[in-house]
Amino acid sequence: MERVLTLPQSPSAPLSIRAKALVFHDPASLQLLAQVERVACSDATALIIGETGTGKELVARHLHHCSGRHGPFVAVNCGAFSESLIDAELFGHESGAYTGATGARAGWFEAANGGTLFLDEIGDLPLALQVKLLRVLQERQVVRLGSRKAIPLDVRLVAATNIDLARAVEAQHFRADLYYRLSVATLVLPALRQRPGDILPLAQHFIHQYCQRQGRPDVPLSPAAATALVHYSWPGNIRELENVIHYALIVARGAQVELDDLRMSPLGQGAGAVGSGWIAADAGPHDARAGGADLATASTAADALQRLADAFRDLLDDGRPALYEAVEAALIRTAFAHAQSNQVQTARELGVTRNTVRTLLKRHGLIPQNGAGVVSGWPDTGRHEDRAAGWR
Ligand SMILES: Nc1ncnc2c1ncn2[C@@H]1O[C@H](COP(=O)(O)OP(=O)(O)OP(=O)(O)O)[C@@H](O)[C@H]1O
Repeated sequence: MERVLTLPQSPSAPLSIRAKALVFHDPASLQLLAQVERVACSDATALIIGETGTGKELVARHLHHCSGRHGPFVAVNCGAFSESLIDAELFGHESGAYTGATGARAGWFEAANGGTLFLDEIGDLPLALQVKLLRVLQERQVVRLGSRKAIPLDVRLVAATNIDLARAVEAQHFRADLYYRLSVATLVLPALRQRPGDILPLAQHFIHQYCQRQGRPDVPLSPAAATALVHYSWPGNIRELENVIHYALIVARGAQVELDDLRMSPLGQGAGAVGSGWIAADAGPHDARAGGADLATASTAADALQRLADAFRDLLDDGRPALYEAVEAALIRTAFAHAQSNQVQTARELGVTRNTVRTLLKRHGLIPQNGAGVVSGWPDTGRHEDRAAGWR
């Protein structure tokens, strides 16, 4: 069974998030969908766990839609703001509450009243604010900064994370009481490689979406391209698949998307992969070594680096285009995964600034291009853009 659900449009939503459809085909996704719909009927706080790009926000949006709550869906990325800023943004402030607070402003909780507040990257919420959040959830009221007046709330909270929150609790980075409160209903979103039945329907969905945008008929996938998509392991999940399809449609010259048009990272070429994109598009005799670089049998880091250098030299000898970009993609993916999707840690490990990390993550489809931190449900005051700058 396949389910394609079109989520309701919000008139105030930025163009890029209008008319989002959820594509579910694999049994693992359908099972999750049934669970989401059951959870939606209660008013329990929900915690969505999943790797980056697996669709946590879309699932949260679907949960809101199924809940029948009439208020707005307000989505916020907790990693995008400094501690002082997120305090005022979450809970609101009165005029003069802090230097620069010239007027009174409602926070996200108030904005989501009657609806759902989606807090993405909840693991990034500073400890002091975790205490405040817990209090708001327990008392169902919020007090703006600089005020004593409690404002009653009817907000359903949905949080999401791509880190192991239980481990964060053990490491005392996350409060245990808040963790238990949030995880009343836990929804685990499988990685794309764990739901292979979704890959081709999603690819076709994105082909349709992009072709429609360009006003041209859908371009089918060649059998070789379809096989490559299914065999790739998608470390960047659905966001990466979307970017691969988008790029393929830009470069495709023929009547269908060919294997050559797919550009995937060497990191996703797992065992059994048929190979694609810049690595194996026109595989020559030495390409298997070049693509795989046989790092698994390297005994030391220096040995592994030497084998990589040899592989790259072979590719350069071939005049392979976009080699630098592929290396850059592999580097940022590896470091980002190693740092458990934490940008500050990734920057530290690579020895570059956080801004550079953010630029690379966007370029290689590991975080959204527009970087919007707040999406639908927010009055269209232009503040989406304010927050976009801080996307984590
Ligand atoms: N089931 C789906 N059907 C169609 N599109 C999807 C589906 N799941 C995700 N997408 C698309 O994939 C992209 C990533 O999804 P989303 O932003 O919800 O992921 P996420 O897990 O919240 O990412 P992050 O961890 O970076 O916050 C979006 O463009 C979204 O529209």
